[in-house]
Amino acid sequence: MTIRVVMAGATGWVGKALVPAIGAQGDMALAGAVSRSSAGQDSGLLVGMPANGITVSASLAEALEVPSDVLVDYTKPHLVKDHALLAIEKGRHVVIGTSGLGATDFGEIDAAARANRVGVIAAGNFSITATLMKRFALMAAKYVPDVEVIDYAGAKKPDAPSGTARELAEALADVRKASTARPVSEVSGVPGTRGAAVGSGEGVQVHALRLPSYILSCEALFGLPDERLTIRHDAGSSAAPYVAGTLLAIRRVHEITGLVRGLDALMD
Ligand SMILES: NC(=O)c1ccc[n+]([C@@H]2O[C@H](COP(=O)([O-])OP(=O)(O)OC[C@H]3O[C@@H](n4cnc5c(N)ncnc54)[C@H](O)[C@@H]3O)[C@@H](O)[C@H]2O)c1
Ligand SMILES: O=C(O)C1=N[C@H](C(=O)O)CCC1
Repeated sequence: MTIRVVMAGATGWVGKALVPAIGAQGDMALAGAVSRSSAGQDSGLLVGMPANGITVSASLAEALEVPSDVLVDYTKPHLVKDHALLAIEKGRHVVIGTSGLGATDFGEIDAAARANRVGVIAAGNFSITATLMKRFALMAAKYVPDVEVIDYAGAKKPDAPSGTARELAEALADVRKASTARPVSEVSGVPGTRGAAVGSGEGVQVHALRLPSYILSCEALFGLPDERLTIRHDAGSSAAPYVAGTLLAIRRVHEITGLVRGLDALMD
């Protein structure tokens, strides 16, 4: 069976890497492409390939008029939730790469996917080594109660925390034991400098830095008396690391009803 894929964000940094990769898979075909700025143009030519006959649509609604199986979204944080809900309503499975969503949004997406009997796979980071960072950090949280997260990205990133840090902090918050740090509500000075609590229960403090020169890095820091463990992921400047994980999610999403969060759920 050929999986027919609609790529939202086809001309973006990640979309430009995914369009040729989808075309190169024997079991997938591009069925639609969305990019507001390049509507009407051939999606292959736009990403430096030969013409592929798939014209870029100006909106997702337009792209979904043609039959397809899976929406892949790498657009913008303010668009992704509406895109996911629209595709679900139209009976498509969804792979979410775009950052900006948290547990409450994902709860709504899960409910909609279950109601429409489709699958959604969302990962804050589809790279293998970022997924390993999450897995190792979750292992460490079983043994070390005190953990905080530092999220590093470029100055122009529109959302904070990053999808990587948000998924990590929310997952850590679900398993962590009680922190020994003084509660932020009891801190004097400028308590906001202690970061924001992300996730359920007491949450995990996340500190987001936005500075020129960073691409995307994320650290989970674990502290015990007189010792410390840092688990850190650094992304490079190409979108290549996200391609294989996204292709895996496209292949597996039809097996799921409702939402699965994190590439780690697919890795075993
Ligand atoms: N989960 C992951 O592994 C992962 C990896 C890389 C990036 N991301 C996230 O994915 C998102 C996209 O990243 P990027 O660097 O490719 O972004 P980008 O800015 O390079 O590309 C965004 C794309 O969205 C399109 N777009 C903008 N407005 C639109 C609209 N109104 N309708 C339809 N399309 C529209 C643009 O035309 C472009 O094709 C970000 O949130 C980023 O943080 C996630
Ligand atoms: O460049 C970005 O923006 C990235 N965003 C993802 C995030 O928000 O975690 C991860 C990869 C790069």
